[in-house]
Amino acid sequence: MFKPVQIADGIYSVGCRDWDIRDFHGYSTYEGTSYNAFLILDEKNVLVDTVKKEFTDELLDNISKIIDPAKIDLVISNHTEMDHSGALPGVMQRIGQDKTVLCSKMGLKNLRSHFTGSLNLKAVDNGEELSIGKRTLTFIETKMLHWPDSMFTYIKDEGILFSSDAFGQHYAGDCAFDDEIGDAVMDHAAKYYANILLNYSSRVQDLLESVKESGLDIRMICPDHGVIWRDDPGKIIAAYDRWSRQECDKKAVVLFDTMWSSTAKMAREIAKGIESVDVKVRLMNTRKCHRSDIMTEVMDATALIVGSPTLNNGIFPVVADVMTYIKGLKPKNRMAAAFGSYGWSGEAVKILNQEFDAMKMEIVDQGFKVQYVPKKEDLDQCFELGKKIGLKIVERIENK
Ligand SMILES: Cc1cc2nc3c(=O)[nH]c(=O)nc-3n(C[C@H](O)[C@H](O)[C@H](O)COP(=O)(O)O)c2cc1C
Repeated sequence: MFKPVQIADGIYSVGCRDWDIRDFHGYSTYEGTSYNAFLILDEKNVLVDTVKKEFTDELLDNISKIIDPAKIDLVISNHTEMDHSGALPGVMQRIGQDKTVLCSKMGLKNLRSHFTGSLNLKAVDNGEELSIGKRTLTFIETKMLHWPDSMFTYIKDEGILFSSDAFGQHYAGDCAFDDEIGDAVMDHAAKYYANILLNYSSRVQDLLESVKESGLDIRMICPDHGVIWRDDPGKIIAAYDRWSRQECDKKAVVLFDTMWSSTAKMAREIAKGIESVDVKVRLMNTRKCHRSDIMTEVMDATALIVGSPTLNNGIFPVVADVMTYIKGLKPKNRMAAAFGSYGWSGEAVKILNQEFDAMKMEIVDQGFKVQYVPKKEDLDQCFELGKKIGLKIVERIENK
């Protein structure tokens, strides 16, 4: 779609779809993404956020289908990250360099760090209100959701929340609204939460709590990526509440990599053992599954079981990549165990245990290593290890 979409009386979604992007700072966007920006027509015309620099002309073109961009009086930057601010200098050139760009206090600092020169920046306070005619905008600081500069802009008259990166999804399909895309949106939203926000879960909890306390009436949520929540904004708020509590399912993720299939054989038997006690299992080869898909599965898994052959006294590089990624996203309260095949020195299991310690995971077994190719009795032991882990998961879930 290369046209603006009216989302409410006098309010338009004017952003752009990026059909081509497949790697979004390490996140796999199989279907591309969108950079949403919103135009509010009132006594003062306001643009909320911009897009990635390469899409500047497309954004201006979309705006021109509604009003002359020079008639925009004010721009709000809810978030400094380049996919929402990259077009700012070009947009301001077109609409007028003297026009004000409103942002949070940290936004002011961060926008200055990104763009030297002529942006006319003005910081707003948390909770500050601004009348733009028949509407009043309220600015809500949302520090570290997910950058220090992040904020929301809220129109109380219509209950519309411009939520920046929160509640977003990397989606670039034909649908503009939650009711058009249907349930598939929740998979996109879960992947987005797991990969962008999981590490800020305690802040999400605080934010949801303060929204509840203040009685904010939210009838529509407009994130900067993906579809707009107009049918059931409560659904994504409830999901954020669930995900940010880091409550897990009766489920384990078994990750592994392998050079000559020995660790793969062990992984399969461990997975069978886990499944034998009716625990859901995801068996994921780190060279075949993208780290962001692995992370999505880890988000609601009680246990993370990781296998690596020993390579040059270390763990396999792709396993290290995924472990580093998972560590940064700080999944909490997880069980863990390591396994792997080795030839002579066999350091991989020990290194993986150190990683689990650093992630504050509960190591439920010291791990199992097998020299070269696993024999029948080794594989039986792997099955038993899986079963033991599965039973521990059942116990934890049932004692909740
Ligand atoms: C390039 C290379 C380096 C290796 N380095 C080590 C090592 O430092 N220590 C060790 O115990 N085994 C080492 N091995 C042996 C493997 O760990 C062993 O072959 C293991 O069975 C491979 O498991 P896989 O079939 O799951 O890949 C190395 C193997 C290769 C191919």
